[in-house]
Amino acid sequence: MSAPRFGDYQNEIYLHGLEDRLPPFTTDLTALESSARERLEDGPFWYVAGAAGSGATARANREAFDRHRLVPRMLTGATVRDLGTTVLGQRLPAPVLLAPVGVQSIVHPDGELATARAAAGLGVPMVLSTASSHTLEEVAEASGEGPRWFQLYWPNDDEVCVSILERARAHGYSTLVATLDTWTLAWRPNDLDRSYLPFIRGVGTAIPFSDPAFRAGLATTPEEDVIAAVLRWVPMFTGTDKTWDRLPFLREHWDGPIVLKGVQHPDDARRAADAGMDGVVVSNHGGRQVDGAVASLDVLPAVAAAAGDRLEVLFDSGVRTGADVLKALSLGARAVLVGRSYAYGLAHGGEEGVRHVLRCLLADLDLTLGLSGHRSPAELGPDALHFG
Ligand SMILES: Cc1cc2nc3c(=O)[nH]c(=O)nc-3n(C[C@H](O)[C@H](O)[C@H](O)COP(=O)(O)O)c2cc1C
Ligand SMILES: O=C(O)C(=O)c1ccccc1
Repeated sequence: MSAPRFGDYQNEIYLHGLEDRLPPFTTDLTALESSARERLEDGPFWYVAGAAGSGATARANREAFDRHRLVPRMLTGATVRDLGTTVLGQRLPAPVLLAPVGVQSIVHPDGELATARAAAGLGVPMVLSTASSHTLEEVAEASGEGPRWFQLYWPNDDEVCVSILERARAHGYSTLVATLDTWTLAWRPNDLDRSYLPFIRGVGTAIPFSDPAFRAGLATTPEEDVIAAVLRWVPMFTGTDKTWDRLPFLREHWDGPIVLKGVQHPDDARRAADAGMDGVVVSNHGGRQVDGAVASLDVLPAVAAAAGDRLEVLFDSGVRTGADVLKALSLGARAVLVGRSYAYGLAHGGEEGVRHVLRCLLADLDLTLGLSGHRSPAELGPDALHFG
């Protein structure tokens, strides 16, 4: 088994102290948000940090993590660890992926290109959003040999949908993540109070605007008339009206694994399996869609039980620390996605900022896994947690 590679970031940081060097910004993964607050304008900050309605579900996501506690085991030989895992047949260096986060250029001009470079350098998969500020071809180039997945906001124009899927496959995106929970944006007071929606300003539209099938349906090019192009794209993307009987369409037009994101009910997991899907992301979109929805962590065990060995179960919403990753894995997730955390890293310092956040999270995960007495993610189960 390999050495605890990710945990070495701790030593690196301490050794920098000998040269009076400090980490680029905080290593406290729960303090990134307040630190980003000082760097971003109100609009972009609240767009990222904000949630639906009163924020009850965003808070519930965190409270659920706080309610669960690890029970460390001693003398297990966990000084040597391997965080590696297999997700949908792909070997990953750690059970962590970068969640799709749209319009990343609003927090840093390099946007998704910086994220792609940082992720690729660590071998961590990036899930590129349909609402990217850069084209999927540009992001593929920035990601190089790095693993990349593609998140679909399912356009209600089949030709545009197929064209985008074909481009993604042709550019090395291995896995499709179809997001089901955001067929329209929720009531988001943080954004409404500021009339702030980057999308309608023509940011986050690089993928449709560079798409031949989308452009063919426009009277003027997006370069000539950005408003007209946005007005065509927004209803196409927000007007999606899909039901379970449409899933064969995705299956037909994507020959890699397909994961449904936003599943919270065990019956929906069963339906996903029945429809021939390969996995689900248990997620409430970081509390950005249904305010009052149950914490994502609290539905994970039931969804994992319903999935059985028919579906790979991934998880997101509220993951901030290494311990959070351990808890989600112990409750049935194969891997987790992180959203806001790396977006704050991007806001702090582009590629270097994302790399710092990822290295902090992976080091924290590695150290907490070992100190809890486990050598690999595969060893985690309900036993690792305290109940009652
Ligand atoms: C600023 C922002 C933009 C997002 N954009 C997308 C998106 O384009 N597609 C998508 O499926 N999910 C999107 N999400 C949701 C994330 O993929 C993920 O579900 C969520 O951020 C996880 O919660 P966390 O932020 O607490 O880690 C977005 C989240 C944020 C914070
Ligand atoms: O803001 C979001 O949560 C989101 O998913 C999204 C939707 C449209 C464009 C960009 C991001």
